[in-house]
Amino acid sequence: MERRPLSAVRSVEEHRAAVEALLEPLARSRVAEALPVSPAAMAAAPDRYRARVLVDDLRSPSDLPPFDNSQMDGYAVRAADLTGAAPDAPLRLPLAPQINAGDAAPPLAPGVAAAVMTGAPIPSGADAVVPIEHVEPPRFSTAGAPVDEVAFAAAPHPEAFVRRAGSDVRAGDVLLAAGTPLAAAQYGVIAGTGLREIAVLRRTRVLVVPTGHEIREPGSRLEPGQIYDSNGALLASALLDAGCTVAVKPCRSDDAERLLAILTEHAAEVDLLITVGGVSAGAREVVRDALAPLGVQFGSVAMQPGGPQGIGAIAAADRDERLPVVSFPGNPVSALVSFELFLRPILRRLAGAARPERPVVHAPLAAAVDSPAAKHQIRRGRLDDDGAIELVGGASSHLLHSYANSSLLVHLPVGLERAGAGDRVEAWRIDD
Ligand SMILES: Nc1nc2c(c(=O)[nH]1)N[C@H]1C(S)=C(S)[C@@H](COP(=O)(O)OP(=O)(O)OC[C@H]3O[C@@H](n4cnc5c(N)ncnc54)[C@H](O)[C@@H]3O)O[C@H]1N2
Ligand code: MOO
Repeated sequence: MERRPLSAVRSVEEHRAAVEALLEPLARSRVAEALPVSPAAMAAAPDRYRARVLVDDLRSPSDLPPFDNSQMDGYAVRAADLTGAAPDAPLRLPLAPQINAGDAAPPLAPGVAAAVMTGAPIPSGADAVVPIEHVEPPRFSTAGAPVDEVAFAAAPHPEAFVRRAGSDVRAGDVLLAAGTPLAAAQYGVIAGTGLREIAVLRRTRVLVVPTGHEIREPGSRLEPGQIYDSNGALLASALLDAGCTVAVKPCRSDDAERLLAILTEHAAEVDLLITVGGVSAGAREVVRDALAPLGVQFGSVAMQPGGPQGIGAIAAADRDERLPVVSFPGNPVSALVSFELFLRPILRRLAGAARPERPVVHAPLAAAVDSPAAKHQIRRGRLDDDGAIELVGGASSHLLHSYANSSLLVHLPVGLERAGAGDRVEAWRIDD
């Protein structure tokens, strides 16, 4: 897609494509990280195990199951020894010593059966298991004494209730393909092969710099004109959810030098910088002031909220490659909507998510709404009891409480000036 510079107003699609192109090198680099696989390690650092994907095909070091074993509590036999057995003409076999799960199994002599428990090895020579319920006596001991002979009323099919070595996966075969998202079954089968460590994609490391002379840390005492920082928390949460690691280093100053000092300190450790605030038309716009001279472009995307945006890649201390930079506007709703549209799908794709995009619903509006025709407006909403979309709060980008009580982002595209009650519109579910 052709992309105009940000000095001209860009469409949402153009800007999204620009952000995608900016992060393309990250998609190609696929840096690996070793991840220990053990219940203790998982319990100690549960977050390390969420939203992980394999960097390469993982080959199984062993057969699964690792040896032929029984699927039932019963008797291991040679099927041929029981040819002709019938309810009115049962065949009796003497017993070899019982084989429990965890035992080694000695070979089975012809004409003999051996009690086997579920998961116990099938002795060589045996080719079928007859469940305990199908023999006489239907128990392993009677009156406290082990049974020493068993009657079979039918011949089993060869292979009945035998779980062969390698019937789930063979040593050397691909256990899980590169890119497989890891969850319960995947971690379980990896552990089952005996592997203790795997190579997963390193998470995208993101530095978030909320800016503004007025922002203060929650819990601190506010002086007149100051506010608590919402953007640090909302982007930290959104990025963790998108499978990233996050460092938040606020710049509580409108001084460009202070912002540049933060970048110098942290740029080497991250893959992406997100700044928030300081990009519009004010007298002191710290992000613009600091980053425009380094080549970051600032301008407008035809959307509301989230109009003012910045994008670029800067040379930074201790880095060989330029650091990608995405600059969001400071209003909290603008920042989070910008994240949803421009970064979340890309970051989730980088993290290997099977469904990187938000689920889409199409539903009628509960009431009419006006929208600026030149902009793609994104409103917050939820489904009412009739399945219609009701908007929550107004269009203004300071209404974070309304956002926090919504389950939909409602799209009113460019060209739409008014949508009537009952008109169907597209919305993204944000409550999954
Ligand atoms: N003359 C114009 N003024 C503005 C324009 C414009 O085109 N011409 N655009 C408006 C739009 S749209 C937006 S969006 C904002 C973007 O402004 P900035 O990115 O420069 O952001 P700030 O001015 O720093 O902050 C905006 C607003 O958000 C509050 N804020 C900032 N950071 C935080 C934070 N971490 N937590 C909570 N709230 C935060 C800040 O106090 C401001 O109220 O510009 C409009 N103005
Ligand atoms: O574009 Mo701003 O984000 O509307 O308030």
